[in-house]
Amino acid sequence: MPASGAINNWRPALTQPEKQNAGEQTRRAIGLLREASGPDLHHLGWAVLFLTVAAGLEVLGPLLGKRLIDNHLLPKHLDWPVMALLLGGVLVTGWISTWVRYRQLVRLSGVAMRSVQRLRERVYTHVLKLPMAFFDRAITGQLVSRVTNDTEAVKGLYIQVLFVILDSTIVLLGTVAAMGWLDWRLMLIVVALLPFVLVIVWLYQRLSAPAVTRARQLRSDINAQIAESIGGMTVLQANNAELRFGQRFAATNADHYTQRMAEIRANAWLLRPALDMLNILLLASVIFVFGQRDMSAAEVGVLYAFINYIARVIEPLIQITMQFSQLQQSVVATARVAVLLDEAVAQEHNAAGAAHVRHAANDENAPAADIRHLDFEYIAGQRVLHDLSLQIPQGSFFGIVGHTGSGKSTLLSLLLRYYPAPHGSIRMNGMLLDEIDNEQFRADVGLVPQDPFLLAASARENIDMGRGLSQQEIEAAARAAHCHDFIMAMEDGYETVMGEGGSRLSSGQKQLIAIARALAGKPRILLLDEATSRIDSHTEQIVQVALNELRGQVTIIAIAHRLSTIRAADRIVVLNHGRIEEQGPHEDLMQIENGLYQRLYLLQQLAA
Ligand SMILES: Nc1ncnc2c1ncn2[C@@H]1O[C@H](COP(=O)(O)OP(=O)(O)OP(=O)(O)O)[C@@H](O)[C@H]1O
Repeated sequence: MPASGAINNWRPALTQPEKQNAGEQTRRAIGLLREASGPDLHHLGWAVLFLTVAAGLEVLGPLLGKRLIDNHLLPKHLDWPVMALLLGGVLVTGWISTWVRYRQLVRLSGVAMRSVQRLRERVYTHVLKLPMAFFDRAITGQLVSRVTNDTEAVKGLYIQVLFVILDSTIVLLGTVAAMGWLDWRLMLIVVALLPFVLVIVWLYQRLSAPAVTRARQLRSDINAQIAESIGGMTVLQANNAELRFGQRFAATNADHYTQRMAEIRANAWLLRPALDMLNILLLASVIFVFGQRDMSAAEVGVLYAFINYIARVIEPLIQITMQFSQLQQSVVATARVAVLLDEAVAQEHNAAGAAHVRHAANDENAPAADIRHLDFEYIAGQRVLHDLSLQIPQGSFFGIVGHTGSGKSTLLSLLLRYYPAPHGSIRMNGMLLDEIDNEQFRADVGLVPQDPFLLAASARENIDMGRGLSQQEIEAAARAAHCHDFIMAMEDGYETVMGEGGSRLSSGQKQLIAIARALAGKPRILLLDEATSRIDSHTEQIVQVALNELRGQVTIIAIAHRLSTIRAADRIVVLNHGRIEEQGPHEDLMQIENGLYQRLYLLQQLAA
């Protein structure tokens, strides 16, 4: 366990995939590709088979052409039916070869799309399970980029690697074999020049790889900046920051352009011209060798076939090499997806020894929450909670107050298991937090966050949250949260759509829906995280009434800036720099002369 439960060494690997070396990236990308294409692997076998057939047909064309020249055209042996057959053969083999190849492209595209679909689902489900600590540092736009763009890059890997490279390799091998069969000496000359392609590719890779990696990183940054700006548009405009954000965006965009151009330049200045030169060199060599020979009529057909084959050797090589830039991008992107998938999910709390768990969790006599000697730090050496001990009896109402940064939300996060178990212990209903299985924990603990997150769905769906609750259960929760009446007053009652982020509702109404949502799960412990900080006094009173009505039935732990919300609590815990400074009912705390609570309370009274 890390010292004091610190998560200091933790950094989201999300930001680090470029630190992997190319070999590691390729290995991870291929592994992921294999996993994602699992159920479709048999298609690959068929694709290889059909591509081989297509390559065979393609190689056959020049052989038929050679026969036409050697046996009929040069000796002027004009046997029209046979000549028509040979000529037709040249055309038909070319046509069938293209058609078979196209069918394989469609087949592999299907495999690619299904793999992207599977992978995207997997990545999204994985992200949903990541621990809160991950989201402290993750950048939303980057994360969205992983789930959308980077998974899409897997498609590139299929189309580039499995189609173009596979297809081109098969054609290349078939062509070399056909050349060898026609004239093995000439074939050796051609093959001897081919390693130059590898040198050219190697040089190209060296030149373009940094630009490829950087361009992808920058594209992700562009997404992140856009997502951040849209998310924080009100703040951005209120602070007149449009110009600065615009400039920052323009700089990233320009950097992206520069990197992309560097990549394209390497392509334009090195790759393509060098390969074209090689093509010319090969043709010249073959023609030169023929020039040295005593050309018999039979040699003309071979020359025809060789000129045809050279194009077929060079073109697949060009194709293979031209795909490298896309391939590099796809490998980097897929490796980034793999890195995200490697990110450890939040600890699964399964019902190991379920009977024991349920027994203990039903221990009515145990405190609802029993916190002992709790220390916590997010960053090593910067302790946020110090030796905190607190017992919260079943059915009680506890308020937690303290100045900004005193550790209230941190305590709540630990009660919610957002961070790994720190030093000290937290028990809920008699069970150590880690020992409570997920289902039990979610059923036992309800949360009303400070900023209620509402779906762009109906009021009913927002309360239900996919739990499949009955209308009666939903209405009961809404009545307990005092939001039934205003929901019924809307045009479609519980079916009224709330708009994105609950845009149709006031802050107070959103908060009441959030309370109804938490209550609908019939929790034993209800956690409220500054649930009244953004609502008016009237709605606050409604919340107070709702909390009062829940007294005794549910244990309430409420963090509140507004002390009026928790004034009636059985006990108020006052935090100061991560330590419990005072605790007791409101009246007792008000008796402590110059006490922290008294000062906070009087200050608020004054402000009011
Ligand atoms: N995710 C985090 N990573 C690092 N430090 C954090 C993180 N969250 C909070 N802190 C630090 O922990 C301390 C306690 O923060 P916390 O949010 O618990 O305070 P709080 O009492 O809830 O404050 P507020 O009333 O403003 O919400 C602060 O110093 C804060 O800077």
